[in-house]
Amino acid sequence: MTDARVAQRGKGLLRTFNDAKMLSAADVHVALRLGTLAGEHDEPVLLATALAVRAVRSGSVCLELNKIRDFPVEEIWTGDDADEGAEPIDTATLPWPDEAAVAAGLRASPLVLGGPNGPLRPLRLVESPEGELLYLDRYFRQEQTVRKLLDERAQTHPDVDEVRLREDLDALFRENGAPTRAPDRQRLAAAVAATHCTSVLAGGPGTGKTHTVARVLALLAGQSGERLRVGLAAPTGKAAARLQESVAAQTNAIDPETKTDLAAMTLHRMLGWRPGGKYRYNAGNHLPYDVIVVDETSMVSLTMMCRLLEAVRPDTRMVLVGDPDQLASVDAGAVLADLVARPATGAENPVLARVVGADLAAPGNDDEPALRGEDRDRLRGGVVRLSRGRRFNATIGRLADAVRDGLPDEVIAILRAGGDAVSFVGPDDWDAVRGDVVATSAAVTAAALAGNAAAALKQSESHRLLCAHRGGQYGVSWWARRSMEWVSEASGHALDPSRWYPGQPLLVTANDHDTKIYNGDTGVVVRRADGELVAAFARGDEPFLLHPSRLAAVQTVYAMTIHRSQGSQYDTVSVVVPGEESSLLTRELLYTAITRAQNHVRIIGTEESVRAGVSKQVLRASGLQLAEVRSV
Ligand SMILES: Nc1ncnc2c1ncn2[C@@H]1O[C@H](COP(=O)(O)OP(=O)(O)OP(=O)(O)O)[C@@H](O)[C@H]1O
Repeated sequence: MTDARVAQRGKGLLRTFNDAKMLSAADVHVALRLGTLAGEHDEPVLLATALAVRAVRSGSVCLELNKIRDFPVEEIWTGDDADEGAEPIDTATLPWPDEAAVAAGLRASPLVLGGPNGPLRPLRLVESPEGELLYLDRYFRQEQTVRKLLDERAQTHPDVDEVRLREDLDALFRENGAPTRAPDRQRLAAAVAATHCTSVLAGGPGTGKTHTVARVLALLAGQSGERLRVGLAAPTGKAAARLQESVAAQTNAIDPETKTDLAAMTLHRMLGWRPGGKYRYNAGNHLPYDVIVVDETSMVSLTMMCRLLEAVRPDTRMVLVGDPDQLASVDAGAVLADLVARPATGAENPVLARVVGADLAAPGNDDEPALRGEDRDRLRGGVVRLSRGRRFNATIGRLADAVRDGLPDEVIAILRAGGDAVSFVGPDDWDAVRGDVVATSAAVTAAALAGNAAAALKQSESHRLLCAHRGGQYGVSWWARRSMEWVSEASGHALDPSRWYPGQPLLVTANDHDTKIYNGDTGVVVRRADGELVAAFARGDEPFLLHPSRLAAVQTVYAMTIHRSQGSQYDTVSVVVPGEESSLLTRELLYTAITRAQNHVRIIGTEESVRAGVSKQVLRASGLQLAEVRSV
């Protein structure tokens, strides 16, 4: 039988890279088709074209020609990735062409320059201080649009009533009956959001981003005098539902009279997605909001950010919220990380010195360090990074910081020191994780049998087993099976996930806007007093209950991928660290996994793997973080 993933027409280099699964059949077909249309037959150029297509699939916006061999790829396996015997493929052994020859070929190629066969010019070769970048034309144009619109929005600052702003900041940021001690980065962030058309509120989990957003809305409502139309959006339905709940609760707590209309939805919904990929709101028909807050912006792709910026009125405030150190969007782009890394070009808004001068100048204290030069630089670009963790344990915070900053020795020292918040066990040392899996399942099941949905949901958040991979021996499938065996052995009942049972942990895998249950939502099957089984999901104060058969796409979840866990936190988290050869094992992956834990994080793996992960950063190529790029 023909393997559908092998390109039948490819020869030479393209075929070799396709056989090694570095390129998919689709990557090869696109490159060959473009080559035929443009009259380009040079193998290294066609390989670079296919790799540029592949780069987008792997999350990069472009291909960095001087790093063509260190191409960041997602997992590629020797077999089906669900096979336990599958191994990641080593791409270093492939016959990579000389980088200079590729660049020279591209500079003369009709694919880049346009050719006699018509106006087709599908590739852009771009010069940057970091070397040459190869773009698919569409992504180059999107990146240029994002850059242009952000720069235009940064040209002017909105008018503000400074006296009112100062008073409101004093009233909203208080501790023990007085304004909080400077420096308070939350106050600073709120002031930046109130005084800039676009602002970025960056910070890890529990650093008070939502707390600050609610206060930003109160400040803007105070400035406006009229009822404020606020659009709350997130890339996923789950994140949007959570944002609405937490912002509404916080806004209400600050001032139930605050004049704001809150509407939370996915970005797709906000933009009015229509079948066929058209959007109701666009450059010619702007969104009606006075303020737009985007949460979990780290998961927003370049394409979506481009659509959003085109659809936003120039005078609408935009507050982009998220954690730039987490795993980025599945689609191409890492816009939030780029905006935080990007050198600011404008001048600091002088209003800031007048309203939050104390925060800018104050020396550091035990809770918050003083502002450094790089913080001041970011301020000029409307970016504030919150650093004071309010939710999780300080040791977990130190561990996450050491991972984020790429300090393997410090990470290992914290892990080896152990303590209440951190444990580090070998890949075959399963006693502790088994204990947590069994205890969590027993507690969830007891609450589910008693019909207590709220308790069952709370218990289900007491421990979560996270893996990098879906397949292979470090993957979700393997650990889920093992967990079910442990639970069955401990309870004396064989679990049968093909039927609903009380205490069954659920993971929703598709959005359902009618029931308001979204992809990534987790729930539990609970037995009601009348004996009927219902699926329970956490929604505000009261769990949301529905018959499990109404769930269109759902799985039993005893282990989940780290990607899936984004946006959620658990009391204890066990992280299965894959072998050091895994291409998924990166700093961002470990940081995301560790920051899911509030009280205890257990790392299951070897020292070599942890060191390898901390040392490897996801390099998503993009020109947005650079001050300037120039098309050849
Ligand atoms: N300045 C503050 N004073 C007192 N409590 C605070 C302050 N800032 C945040 N908190 C509390 O800390 C917790 C975490 O805050 P918040 O939910 O705003 O963080 P977050 O950064 O939005 O987290 P996540 O990324 O997980 O959504 C909340 O219980 C919040 O009420």
